[in-house]
Amino acid sequence: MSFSPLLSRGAMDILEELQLLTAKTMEKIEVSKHYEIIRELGKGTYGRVDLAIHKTRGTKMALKFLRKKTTKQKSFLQEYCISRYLSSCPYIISMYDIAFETNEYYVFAQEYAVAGDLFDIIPPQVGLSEHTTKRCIYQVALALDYLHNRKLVHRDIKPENILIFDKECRKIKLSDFGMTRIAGTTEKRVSGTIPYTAPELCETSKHSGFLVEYSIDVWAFGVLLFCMMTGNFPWEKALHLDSFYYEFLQWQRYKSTTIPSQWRKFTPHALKMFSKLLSIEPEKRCAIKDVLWYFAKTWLVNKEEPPNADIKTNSDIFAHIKPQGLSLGGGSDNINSNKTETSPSLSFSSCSSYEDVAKDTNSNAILVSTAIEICV
Ligand SMILES: Nc1ncnc2c1ncn2[C@@H]1O[C@H](COP(=O)(O)OP(=O)(O)OP(=O)(O)O)[C@@H](O)[C@H]1O
Repeated sequence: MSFSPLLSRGAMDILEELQLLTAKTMEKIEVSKHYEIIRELGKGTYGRVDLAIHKTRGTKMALKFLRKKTTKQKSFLQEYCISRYLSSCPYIISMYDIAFETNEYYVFAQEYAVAGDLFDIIPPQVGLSEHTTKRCIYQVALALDYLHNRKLVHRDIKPENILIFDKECRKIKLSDFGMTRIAGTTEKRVSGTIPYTAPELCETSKHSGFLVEYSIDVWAFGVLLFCMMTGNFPWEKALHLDSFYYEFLQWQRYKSTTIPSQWRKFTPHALKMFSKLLSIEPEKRCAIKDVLWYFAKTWLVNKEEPPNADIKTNSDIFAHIKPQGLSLGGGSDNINSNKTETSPSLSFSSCSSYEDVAKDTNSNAILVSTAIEICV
């Protein structure tokens, strides 16, 4: 199990040591003897996450179960150890020193995010207010900068992997380091294409190799920002055959002077920021920390925000439409016919400034989620 020399020697040693130690000390246990399972928190491609209470300590925690049938022990150890290595960052999910196996699963324990994930609170086709978006995305930027400074690339930035502790996003944490790899290494492309996938990866055929670069996260961060502020994906896939992407491409390459309709709600400052994050050429994309400069600027042309009462808060209404992978709400056939010129704007009225995110770490917010369907 060796890490690339690109990772600093100290960090490499820590990660290798952690993996070896975990592999040696990992016990086989019966979950029901030690934990009371309260409910399922979420499902992913390779397993599920449950809310559990440790029977003797009484601690509430999120247990991530990875199916042995589809997850190699090496991958499990890598995800667990990278998560632990990063978890001292306040914007990254904290970890318990707990990893074990059952007959069917590899399991590790992490801090429980009481309000779920970001996907559930983005109102579909509306988006979050500029204030809430800034407060949230600021913390995501700091988490990614922390990762990138340690020569790691997350590779799976999307709202489902941003865990929230209150619906106003005063406290959020980045999670799911299952795809995280060291910058500069070569990986085989195995995952499918989702709206957050950078164009250079969309063009890479499955199972062929590609270089793991920070610019992959920067692109996904730009798409995430668009989704948060509009409640829509900018495109289904960053490929020429996708008309929304093609329109964006023509505009960015100065072949068309018309701003595509879904980008018209943004100010020139915000558009400048987007063109740096979503630069078609990966080498021209900015570093994550470069977006911090734009936080003092206004991002939305029309900042008028209707009252809180308009927000749908009954997660049951839309709970069934949350995608497991990621797909567009209307299905790919009618994407192009569903183009909206303008979207109504909703926001939370009680948001404080994003600058005070770090102060508010003790939120006991009640879980009220607004499940959404993001579609173009
Ligand atoms: N610590 C946590 N607290 C609360 N909810 C969580 C926690 N961890 C995960 N979840 C929920 O479970 C979902 C799936 O978790 P996670 O992304 O870690 O699984 P995954 O198998 O890696 O998913 P994917 O295949 O999409 O990458 C999350 O989107 C979130 O809704």
